Amino acid sequence: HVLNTVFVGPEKWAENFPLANGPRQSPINIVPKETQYDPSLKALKLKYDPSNAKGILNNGHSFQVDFVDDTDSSTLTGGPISGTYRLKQFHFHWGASDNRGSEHTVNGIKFACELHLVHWNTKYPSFGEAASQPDGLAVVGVFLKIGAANPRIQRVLDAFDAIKTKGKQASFSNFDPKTLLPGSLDYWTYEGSLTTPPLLESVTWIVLKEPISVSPLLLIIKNGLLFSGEGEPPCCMVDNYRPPQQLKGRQVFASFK
Ligand SMILES: C[C@]12CCc3c(ccc4cc(OS(N)(=O)=O)ccc34)[C@H]1CC[C@@H]2OS(N)(=O)=O
Ligand SMILES: [Zn+2]
Repeated sequence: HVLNTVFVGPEKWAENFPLANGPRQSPINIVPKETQYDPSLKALKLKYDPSNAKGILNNGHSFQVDFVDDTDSSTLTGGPISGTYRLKQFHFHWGASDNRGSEHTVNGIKFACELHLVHWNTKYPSFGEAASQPDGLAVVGVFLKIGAANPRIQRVLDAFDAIKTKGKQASFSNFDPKTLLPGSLDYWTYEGSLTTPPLLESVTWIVLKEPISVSPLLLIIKNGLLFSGEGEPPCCMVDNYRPPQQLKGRQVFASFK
């Protein structure tokens, strides 16, 4: 039920998910001039093992690439977090046209797409358990702007026709998400939440300042995915982003001057 009601409209989520109006909701609009440079923030350390990639799934509100997470072979350490967080999955959010699609915005600017790499804190026994703890998850957000083609993303896009409808999954192996990262790992960080139901307030957000590029081809391909299930009236999977939420007094920190 949760996933079916997900993109009926973010404004309606509060009816079923009271957290929607909570004190640390995501995404937010990032105003660089109002962020605070924190010299104590460490560099991000992302260590991924491509052999941990196991499958790609249309979950009805996006597509996600899932990773084997039973060892510390694909981890996030350093940055604003302490301890070791394991990569569980990555997914994207996008619009119906190039001028929208990202969840976080910078000075009110929307990017065409936003990649989320979801990690969970290994001080908890499992992903699901971590997801209900205030320091349970760390999501690295990467903006995508329309520009040169990105051959590394092509592999992900090529898998789309096998997962056109909600619930469909396909095997997806030997993929290194590090190839999707920009040259600079400068980031903004703040305490937030999942951006889809159940909107749990358990995410340390780490949003990279530098976007990566993706070709307009994504526009055509991504319109190939459907929110709807097989045999249902086809509904194009686009605009699967939540708009920015109120800061409610939170401070956004910058790892760079
Ligand atoms: C799978 C779960 C429900 C949905 C969910 C989860 C974790 C991270 C998520 C990231 C999302 O995207 S975003 N943009 O990064 O916030 C969207 C949904 C997420 C867990 C939380 C409880 C369920 O876990 S469970 N079944 O109990 O093991
Ligand atoms: Zn996301």
